[in-house]
Amino acid sequence: MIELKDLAVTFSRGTPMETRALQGVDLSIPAGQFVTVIGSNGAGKSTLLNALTGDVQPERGSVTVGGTDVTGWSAPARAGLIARVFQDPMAGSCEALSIEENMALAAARGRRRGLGLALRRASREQFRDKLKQLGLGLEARLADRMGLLSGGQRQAVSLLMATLQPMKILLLDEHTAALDPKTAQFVLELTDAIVAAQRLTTLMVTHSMRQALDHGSRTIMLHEGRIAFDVAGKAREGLDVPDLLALFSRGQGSALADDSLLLG
Ligand SMILES: Nc1ncnc2c1ncn2[C@@H]1O[C@H](COP(=O)(O)OP(=O)(O)OP(=O)(O)O)[C@@H](O)[C@H]1O
Repeated sequence: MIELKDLAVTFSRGTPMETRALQGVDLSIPAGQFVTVIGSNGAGKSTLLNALTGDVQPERGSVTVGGTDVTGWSAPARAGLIARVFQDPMAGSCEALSIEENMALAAARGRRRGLGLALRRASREQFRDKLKQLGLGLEARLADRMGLLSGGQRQAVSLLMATLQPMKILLLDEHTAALDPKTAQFVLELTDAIVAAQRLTTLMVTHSMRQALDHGSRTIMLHEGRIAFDVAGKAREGLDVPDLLALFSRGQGSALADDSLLLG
């Protein structure tokens, strides 16, 4: 489903600020696989997602989605294929618009269509049904401004919005990091349910090794723009955080110097 070949991204090339954010990443993700992505600050996680969405152009390598080479495609051209939920609950929706208007826009994503037409065509009932599944009572608040919702409610709606279209790839960029632990757990459970029901090919970036093991079926760790390890299936079952640390040290020849990955 997703095929990254020798993907390399360098920022500020030729300046003292030159950063090799991705240094030749090879990654093949079959359709429907849920991959969790961990790594220290600056490891290249967001850049990997940005290269997938087309927000960052690689200097080398290719991005293939569903057998089509999309490396040269712009971000808007890829919008119908890939949806993303960000860390900031404010980033995925427009606070001045109502819940219904936000959902209508999301349903029309990737198509050339105005909000009015999107609203007319979109089924209000469909939105209500989807919102009902959240169990937050939002189905009775379709006309409320998005800005009135709490961070957790907003993130739950962002997740629904990201998966309204029949697209197949979901990118989650630390989408629960700004939420309190209980709300984060709720949004993670919702994520698992949506990913399973829609059989989405998913990459979830997280700062928590525990979370990375508890969700999905494969975990990759990025370190300095490269894949430090990649575990799936039987080899991943029963792994705990110390096992991931051991995998990292074995591959890198040194221990991980980032407590945040353990504490998250
Ligand atoms: N637009 C940009 N311009 C210049 N440098 C950038 C840009 N985006 C990312 N970088 C640099 O590229 C490297 C990788 O950044 P990236 O955001 O992908 O890391 P990350 O693993 O997502 O980190 P974090 O966990 O802190 O979000 C970092 O050194 C970062 O400073």
